[in-house]
Amino acid sequence: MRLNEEIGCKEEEIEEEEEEEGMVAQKYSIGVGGGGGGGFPQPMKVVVVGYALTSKKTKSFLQPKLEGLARNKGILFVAIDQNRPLSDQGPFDIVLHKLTGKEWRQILEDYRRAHPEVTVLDPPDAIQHVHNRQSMLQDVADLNLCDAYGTVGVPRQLVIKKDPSSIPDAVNRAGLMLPLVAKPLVVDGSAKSHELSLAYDQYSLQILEPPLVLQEFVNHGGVLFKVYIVGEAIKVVRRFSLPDVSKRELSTNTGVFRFPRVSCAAASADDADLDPMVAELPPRPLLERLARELRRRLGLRLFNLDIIREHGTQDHFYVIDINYFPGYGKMPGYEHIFTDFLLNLVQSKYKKRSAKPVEEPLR
Ligand SMILES: O=P(O)(O)O[C@@H]1[C@@H](OP(=O)(O)O)[C@H](OP(=O)(O)O)[C@H](O)[C@H](OP(=O)(O)O)[C@H]1OP(=O)(O)O
Ligand SMILES: Nc1ncnc2c1ncn2[C@@H]1O[C@H](COP(=O)(O)OP(=O)(O)O)[C@@H](O)[C@H]1O
Ligand SMILES: [Mg+2]
Ligand SMILES: [Mg+2]
Repeated sequence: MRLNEEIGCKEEEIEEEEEEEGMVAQKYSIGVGGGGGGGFPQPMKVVVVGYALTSKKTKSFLQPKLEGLARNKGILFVAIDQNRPLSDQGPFDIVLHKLTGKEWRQILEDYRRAHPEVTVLDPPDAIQHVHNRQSMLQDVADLNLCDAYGTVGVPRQLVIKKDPSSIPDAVNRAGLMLPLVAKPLVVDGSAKSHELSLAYDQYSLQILEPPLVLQEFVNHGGVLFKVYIVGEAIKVVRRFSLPDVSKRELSTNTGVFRFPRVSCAAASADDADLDPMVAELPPRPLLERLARELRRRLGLRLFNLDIIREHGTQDHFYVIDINYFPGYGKMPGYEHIFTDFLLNLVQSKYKKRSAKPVEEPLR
């Protein structure tokens, strides 16, 4: 089996050389301006994408290969100045953002109301929903996906809001099986919100600081699948994950162990010599259904899922994490997928607009 196989949906044939040399700008620009027709070329409108990202994110996402390809397709990325009113900037066709804080959310909400013609990726309240490790997985649980290709669930979990001394009792009452992964309840982009621990016994959990989610650890052969979603496109890569915990380890180990962000490492597990049962990607029809449902339920277009396969099974999958606007820079071919997505977004907006007789917000 080819281990660095990836799946990509809706990808187009790409004329890389031509694009890199900047020869295809005309071909990809979208004809949204000018009316008339009459056989003359339409004036082309540039798609202006305002972005509000951290400097780390700007560096990893807005790589020269993305900006170059975007320019050739008629897309211009413009940095949003956070010290100036948003409405004074632009005009933008799309606003792309990943910043935290109540103030920023309010600015975006006000802007969306004042500028319904601009697509804000994505709506702040939908993003908030995946900033909490309890609510982020609720839609997956509600979906209860089970078809001929497999099942997709979430590990059993418990939320501890306060009082760490109540943990052993709460874990007992909920009937959670050890080991447990302890995760900070809120994901706010800070390093602390990614400080996770593995607990071999429930008493040691008392040393952790709530609010927390305690989640059953699922053995999955040390490999996880990162499922990147950009609108309707899906791309899957393998990453290294935590190794399985054996029954013997569970009976001999005690305590709580901090673990590093294994899956976030840029090195993928795609070229590793893995057990084919562990490495085989989840069935594409299953992922397509899952992505379609979650896109709708979450109201997000830019996110990824961390999915694991229960070790020893062929088709029992668990979603353990959902991330808004993840590290697309690590997704192979992201520059093509992302620019196509942006163009499609604007094109379908103008198509809708010309089909509608009355002015209505379009997004
Ligand atoms: O920086 P990267 O490329 O590692 O991306 C991070 C993501 O890595 P991934 O795409 O899953 O490999 C990362 O995913 P994980 O939570 O590690 O699964 C998060 O999305 C992280 O954002 P935040 O800190 O939760 O706001 C992402 O961080 P930001 O780039 O958004 O700061
Ligand atoms: N329930 C679980 N079972 C097995 N491994 C898990 C589980 N939850 C998390 N992990 C491991 O911990 C890593 C980080 O957990 P995750 O929920 O993705 O948090 P983060 O948002 O910090 O990436 C995962 O990539 C995986 O390796
Ligand atoms: Mg994760
Ligand atoms: Mg995460």
